[in-house]
Amino acid sequence: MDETISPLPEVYDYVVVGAGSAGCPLVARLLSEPGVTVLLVEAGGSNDREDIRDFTQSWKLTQPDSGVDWGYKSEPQPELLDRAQSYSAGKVLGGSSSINGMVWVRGHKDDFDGWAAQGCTGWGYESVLPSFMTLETYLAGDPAYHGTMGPIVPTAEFTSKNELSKGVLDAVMKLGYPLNQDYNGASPYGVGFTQLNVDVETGARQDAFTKFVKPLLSNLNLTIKTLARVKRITFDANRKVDKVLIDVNGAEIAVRARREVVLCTGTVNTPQLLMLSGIGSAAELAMHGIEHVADVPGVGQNLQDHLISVVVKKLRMPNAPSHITTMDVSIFTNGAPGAVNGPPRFEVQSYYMRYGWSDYPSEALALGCINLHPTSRGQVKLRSADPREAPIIEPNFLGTAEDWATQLEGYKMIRQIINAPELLAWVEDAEHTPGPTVVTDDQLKEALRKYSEADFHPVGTCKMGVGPSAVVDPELRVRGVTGLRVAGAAIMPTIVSGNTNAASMMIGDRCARLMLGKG
Ligand SMILES: Cc1cc2nc3c(=O)[nH]c(=O)nc-3n(C[C@H](O)[C@H](O)[C@H](O)COP(=O)(O)OP(=O)(O)OC[C@H]3O[C@@H](n4cnc5c(N)ncnc54)[C@H](O)[C@@H]3O)c2cc1C
Repeated sequence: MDETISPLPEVYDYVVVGAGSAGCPLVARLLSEPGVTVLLVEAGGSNDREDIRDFTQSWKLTQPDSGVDWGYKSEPQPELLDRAQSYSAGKVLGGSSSINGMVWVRGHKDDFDGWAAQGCTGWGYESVLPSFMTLETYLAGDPAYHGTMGPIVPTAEFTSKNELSKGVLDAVMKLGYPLNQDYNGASPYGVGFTQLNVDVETGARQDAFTKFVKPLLSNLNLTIKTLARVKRITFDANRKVDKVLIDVNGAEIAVRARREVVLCTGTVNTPQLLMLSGIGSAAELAMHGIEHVADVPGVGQNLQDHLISVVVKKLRMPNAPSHITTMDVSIFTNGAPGAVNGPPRFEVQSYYMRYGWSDYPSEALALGCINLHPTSRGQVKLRSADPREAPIIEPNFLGTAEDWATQLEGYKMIRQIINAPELLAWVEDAEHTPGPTVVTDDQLKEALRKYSEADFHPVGTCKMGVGPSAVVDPELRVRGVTGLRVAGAAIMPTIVSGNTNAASMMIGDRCARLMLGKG
């Protein structure tokens, strides 16, 4: 891997920008084609660090001085007491998969069928399932849904082995939620131990770089350039990609792709890079003095994200030191335990909190509820034409009455669960957060404003589709230009029913299949 400013060969078959969740499986599949040359460009550096490998240290990686996080903040959120939200994203080989919580969730079949119904032909569940299956090896599940040869080997081994998580699971089942031993199988509904993409033998994180690209480092057709930030793509008179301009320590390097360039640069950076390259709303680009190459007004629009709201109770006694996970138990539900129509509306995660943070106590149990399908839409806009300046991030959390109602419904549901007599062997009688004096809907809404946070699942700013608001077509080609595609969370037209890493990896794999004509 080249971390210097030594000259690079100028031309490759493919230039892939961003070595994250989507970029890495994409590169691995492109290289399976004999003779194909690939340059992978990454703004961050090596992910060979103890705090990245050891999954119990993942909380450190989003700290301001971690050196592996873009460290973005949203604009103050009016519905959340003007609190700006952390918009962490990995700036390191492996991208956000190197700093994330490693919860392995695909989503619901209907999420993808919904994409297809919106005109994204080739993205229904039947079409994306082969990519999900190639990503992973999961022998404990139904082979109709799981692969047996893929590099990601998810496991519930760590989450199922401690008394607290077993206690929470039992209590939730007694409340009527059915046991689901594999929420990534036929249906996500019910309660189960959380699957983590963590190596069962070593406890090592299974990030996208380590699992998909590292095994290919001896392949002479692969060149990796780290600590190299793409600042702009240029186009020729026919609006075909010409050069990829890369900033390496202040020096500019230009490279070219004989075939295509793919941006796998995440939900915040991809629209920024497109706009800096002249692709976006012509009016917005003009405001920043950027000449437009293609007027694609959808760039940066359609931002969707999950908001998580927590309730907390102190544990009756300190928990066993052997308890090393936080996100132990996951519930996918429509609210009522038995209702299982369509994609689930809520995901509930249980957290064991050994140490307190913010206003929360140590040795506590927290339940967090996510409205899986928010209707609010936000945006990412340019702050300036300087690539080094962070873009403006406006998630617009709780921007619709419907989202308020759903978040409130979910909050009441997790409050019922944490206060259920079935859990009283584990937790104290009195609720810590939001607390027993919070009773009315108005009080609960105040608590939601205070105790809700962005859950690091931004998607949708380079929406795939067929209408005028789409940024890429169903083959992930950027509208209005040729030779350029986008892959990753940014292309999701609507957010999936779960955490977004597995679906981002699937998009990377599927993009490469489409590029190679093997879709
Ligand atoms: C703190 C945190 C916790 C999370 N927890 C979970 C979880 O437990 N489970 C889950 O499923 N999902 C989780 N997610 C979400 C999930 O990790 C992301 O949705 C997913 O990784 C997005 O993949 P991506 O390929 O779109 O982008 P990324 O993986 O972020 O990759 C983008 C890459 O592009 C690089 N890049 C950006 N701009 C440039 C440029 N101009 N030039 C060169 N390189 C560039 C970045 O440095 C990065 O490496 C979490 C995310 C975060 C941040």
